[in-house]
Amino acid sequence: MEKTFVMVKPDGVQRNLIGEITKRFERKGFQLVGAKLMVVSNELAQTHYAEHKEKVFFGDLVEFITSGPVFAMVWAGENVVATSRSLIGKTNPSEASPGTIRGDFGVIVDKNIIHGSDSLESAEREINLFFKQDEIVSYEKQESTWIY
Ligand SMILES: Nc1ncnc2c1ncn2[C@@H]1O[C@H](COP(=O)(O)OP(=O)(O)OP(=O)(O)O)[C@@H](O)[C@H]1O
Repeated sequence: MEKTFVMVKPDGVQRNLIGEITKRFERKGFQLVGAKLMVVSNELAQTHYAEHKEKVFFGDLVEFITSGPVFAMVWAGENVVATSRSLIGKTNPSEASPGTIRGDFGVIVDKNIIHGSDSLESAEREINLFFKQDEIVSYEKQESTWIY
């Protein structure tokens, strides 16, 4: 089953949005297979955001993501990578549609509440960066009995 990495950023945790966000993914029909509250180290932040190393906002981005606890999750389901990005909405909350997480709860781009992997390759890379293999559960034996 396809998996993706989703993270409630420090602003989302501080604003008590963990329940609201997990509810939206559950209601959609995706399965939570890994989750933890954690503080991102400077090293992990630099690795996670390596593609933005040359950007002017890189320093602020690393400082922000390490500034407080994040809620890291792995969600599983059909087409979960692309559909999660739809649930999350555009990067800049001012452009994100109402009904999306960023559209409903965000205002500015540097505090946009949540991260979701943007491709299958990023999802695999990010899951492995944030989670050990034994922190992800498998529901494979039960899958045939699931109701969608
Ligand atoms: N112009 C900007 N100024 C400040 N921060 C920015 C800017 N553009 C992007 N960011 C921050 O960098 C993050 C990564 O940017 P990216 O273009 O990868 O967007 P994204 O894939 O939608 O976001 P994320 O990777 O957090 O899910 C954004 O979520 C945002 O927090």
